Amino acid sequence: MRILETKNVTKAFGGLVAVNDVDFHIEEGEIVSLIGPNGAGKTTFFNLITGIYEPTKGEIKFLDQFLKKSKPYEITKLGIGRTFQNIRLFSSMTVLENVMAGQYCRTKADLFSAIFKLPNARKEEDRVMEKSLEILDFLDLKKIKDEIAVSLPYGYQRRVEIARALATEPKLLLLDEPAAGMNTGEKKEMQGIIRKIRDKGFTILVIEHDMKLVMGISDRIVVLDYGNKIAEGLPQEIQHNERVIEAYLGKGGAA
Ligand SMILES: Nc1ncnc2c1ncn2[C@@H]1O[C@H](COP(=O)(O)OP(=O)(O)OP(=O)(O)O)[C@@H](O)[C@H]1O
Repeated sequence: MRILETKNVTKAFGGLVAVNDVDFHIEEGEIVSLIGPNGAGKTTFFNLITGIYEPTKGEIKFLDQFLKKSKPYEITKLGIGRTFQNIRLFSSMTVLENVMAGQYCRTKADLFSAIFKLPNARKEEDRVMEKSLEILDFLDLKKIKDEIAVSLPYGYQRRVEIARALATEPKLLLLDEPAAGMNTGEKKEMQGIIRKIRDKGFTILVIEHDMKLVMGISDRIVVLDYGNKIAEGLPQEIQHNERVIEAYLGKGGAA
């Protein structure tokens, strides 16, 4: 089943076209990586999918719904969860509270019931806690559930952010540079985590610069350069694609 599809999606910032006429799709259960040199338009593409930006042109279809003028919180509720390139955890909250915050978009109790802790709200609070603990256990974070999230080492913070995104119960999970700033061992661990999440039935779109990680996890790779989609294919096809190699080498990077 096709989870997400974009047609001719374009985003211009004044005269700069950050994303240009991009056709893209992801099927249920896939891990797709979105790669490209710095400034290629990858994060802008995520921001279009998650309603942070509205496309200048083109359309985005999530399941059977066109995302037109949808707000980020509405898109989270529809089933797209994400992490950010620069980690954005709630600074005064524990690991558990951060993850519980992700679950609240799935709760039904009204503010009155929540404030006065009426039985329906209390029941829901218990359910939120239980579900959050389950996610922490799944990502091996339960033992640090009471730590203040932002005081943790970087690798753990990234994992907590993923846990919070999973708590929104996404049908599509977007990970923006999940291994940025990590050492080789942590990157390997992250590779295992991403695979484990997919094996649980999630569909994942990843932006990542680390080619070893990209090659190790992706079913398919889509490449952007100056906002244009320049290639799409299996990891081994992309690795040998001349346009891709040129895009990276031309900018001093390495494919
Ligand atoms: N809000 C904005 N206003 C103006 N220009 C922007 C804005 N956001 C992004 N851009 C520009 O759009 C282009 C694409 O940026 P984007 O951050 O999407 O690239 P990227 O592929 O994610 O890069 P990186 O790998 O370095 O994170 C860049 O030239 C960037 O400077």
